[in-house]
Amino acid sequence: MCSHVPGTLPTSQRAQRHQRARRSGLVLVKNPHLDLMEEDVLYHLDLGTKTHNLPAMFGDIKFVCVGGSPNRMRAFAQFMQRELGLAAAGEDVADICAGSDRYAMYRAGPVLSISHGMGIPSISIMLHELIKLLHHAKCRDVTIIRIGTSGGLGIEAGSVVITDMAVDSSFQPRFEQVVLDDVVVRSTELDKDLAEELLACSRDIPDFPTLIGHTMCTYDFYEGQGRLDGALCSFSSEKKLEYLRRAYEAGVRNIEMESTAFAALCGLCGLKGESYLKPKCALGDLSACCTN
Ligand SMILES: O=P(O)(O)O[C@@H]1C[C@H](O)[C@@H](CO)O1
Ligand SMILES: O=c1cc[nH]c(=O)[nH]1
Repeated sequence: MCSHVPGTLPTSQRAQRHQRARRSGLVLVKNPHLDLMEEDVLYHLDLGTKTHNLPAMFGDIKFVCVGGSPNRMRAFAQFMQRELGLAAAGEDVADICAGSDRYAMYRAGPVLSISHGMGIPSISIMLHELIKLLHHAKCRDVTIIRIGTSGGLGIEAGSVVITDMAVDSSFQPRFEQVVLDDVVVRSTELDKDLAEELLACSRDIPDFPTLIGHTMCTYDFYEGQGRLDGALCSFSSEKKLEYLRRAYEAGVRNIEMESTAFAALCGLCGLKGESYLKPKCALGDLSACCTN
């Protein structure tokens, strides 16, 4: 393990700095190399510390909502603008990352709305750069919510799942990140108070079935989620149902492709995080084992 990068603060002083930052609500970066860099280029966001005044542009951001598709995140920013009384219906929002063509970013008052593409590698690149952006901008007390789609497991059609814990395909609350040639295991707990707060909000909306449950994160949409209709499939439909039943019994209520990386990165960097996911399909008929 690398402990002290020459030219930077010793590990103990860095730990104290992190504790102070966490207490003050600042967003943490845990990379001593950043202190040595003259400029930080947030390459995939088309932003940087020398080219943009990040504190002026983003210092007042309090909420970040992320989701896979650029159009969805644009529509969400427009919705937030109307909800916050910041713009008339139909008024457009500008893509802050228009120069990059990788991700799209919009703001509506204190809310930032960003697309992350599909899967862990894509959300992970976006989150590294977003977290550095919030850090450079000196944002405080930021809440981040992933709003996306998922496959529902044994739940009422049309329900929204608020994730209490992201689990991997063995139903374990962990995210395994390959770092050089090591596998580093990171925790995937999300903010339980935020989950309860979101659940309470959903109860104020009529006909809006919402529940809290575990979300399973896979590396693949097809074989990884037990689908029988990919270009490859090496298991029977019985085997698929047996796996999904075990997932249900372990507390999994929906499946998607980003939650473990999202929970691990946000948790380590001091962001209060939650994921709020609407299943767009049921992944198997689990009626034999489902109680709700
Ligand atoms: O945020 P979205 O709805 O794009 O997330 C889910 C998980 C995968 O990225 C994708 C698969 O269709 O949808
Ligand atoms: O079934 C689904 C739906 C959306 N996203 C997924 O990863 N799986």
